[in-house]
Amino acid sequence: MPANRLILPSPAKLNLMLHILGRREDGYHELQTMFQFLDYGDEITYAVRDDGVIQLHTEFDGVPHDSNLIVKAARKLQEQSGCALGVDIWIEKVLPMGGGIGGGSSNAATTLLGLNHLWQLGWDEDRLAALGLTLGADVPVFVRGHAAFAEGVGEKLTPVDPEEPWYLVLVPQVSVSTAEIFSDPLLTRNTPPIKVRPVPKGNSRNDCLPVVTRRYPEVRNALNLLGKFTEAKLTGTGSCVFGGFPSKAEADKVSALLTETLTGFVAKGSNVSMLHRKLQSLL
Ligand SMILES: C[C@@](CO)(OP(=O)(O)O)[C@H](O)COP(=O)(O)OP(=O)(O)OC[C@H]1O[C@@H](n2ccc(N)nc2=O)[C@H](O)[C@@H]1O
Ligand SMILES: Nc1ncnc2c1ncn2[C@@H]1O[C@H](COP(=O)(O)OP(=O)(O)O)[C@@H](O)[C@H]1O
Repeated sequence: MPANRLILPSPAKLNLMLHILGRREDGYHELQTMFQFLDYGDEITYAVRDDGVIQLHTEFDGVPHDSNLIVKAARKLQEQSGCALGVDIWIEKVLPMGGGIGGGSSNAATTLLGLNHLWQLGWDEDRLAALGLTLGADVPVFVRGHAAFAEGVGEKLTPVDPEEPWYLVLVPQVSVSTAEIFSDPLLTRNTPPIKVRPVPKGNSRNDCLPVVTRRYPEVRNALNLLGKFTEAKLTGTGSCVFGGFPSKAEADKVSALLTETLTGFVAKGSNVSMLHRKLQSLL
């Protein structure tokens, strides 16, 4: 008997670097970025239903049911596979929205992989990643589940295995709109492509940083505070800021000092997503 209920993790990602190479005709930007996962994220519960209805039971502030990436992912998969089954969904949300740690994209990818399993569709990863890309530029890497150097708008992925430090992630209490940052006239859009493989060390810049810190003093403040202890970086278009540490104890020590005034969390960097580790254990 196949299971009809599944609980899956939906991890966060970090952009260890992010270069903007140019702008395409459709307005999207050509990037080079390095994705790594965190062993930290949301938890999503799925229960199959026979009547074809897709129902997310957890309410999100400011995101209507039908606009939620979880619901959009489930509906697209149902439509394109012709599946007659539906699903009830609940989520324990811990990832901040608009934080640059990819919560919405991760939720969409977890839903695609989870329903592929529960509805027994037998889609391969290529097909799920292609569907994922229609939901958001960051969805394919979460579908693949391996740390990656990404090009194009983030869909051309080459697996990589960077170090897996412990990270302290600070969460400034502002939500940054990705679209707003990418439409800022002051954004650097002409970084030359890195052509050497593997990507040489030292390419850790995030081209969004000057525009984000100009617009959001909260992010600037977080970078300054964390920068007193380690190299402090911006993930994606922010708002989250992160720094790596060799051990959990060291990350915890700095966290204890900084989270008196700022929200944050400590998590291990991971080159294999915890979603994929869980799915593997089910097989
Ligand atoms: C910048 C990155 C880096 O990982 O992360 P976040 O900070 O959002 O997490 C991503 O490329 C974001 O991916 P994602 O959040 O899926 O973006 P989408 O929903 O596809 O796009 C939101 C909007 O951002 C702009 N956009 C996004 C990606 C891109 N390569 N060029 C763009 O110009 C477009 O205006 C688009 O309408
Ligand atoms: N399941 C979801 N989780 C988070 N955000 C969602 C979800 N569905 C839709 N969204 C929308 O997507 C936006 C971007 O969310 P998110 O992916 O968490 O941030 P970011 O792209 O900055 O990492 C949110 O502000 C929200 O409006």
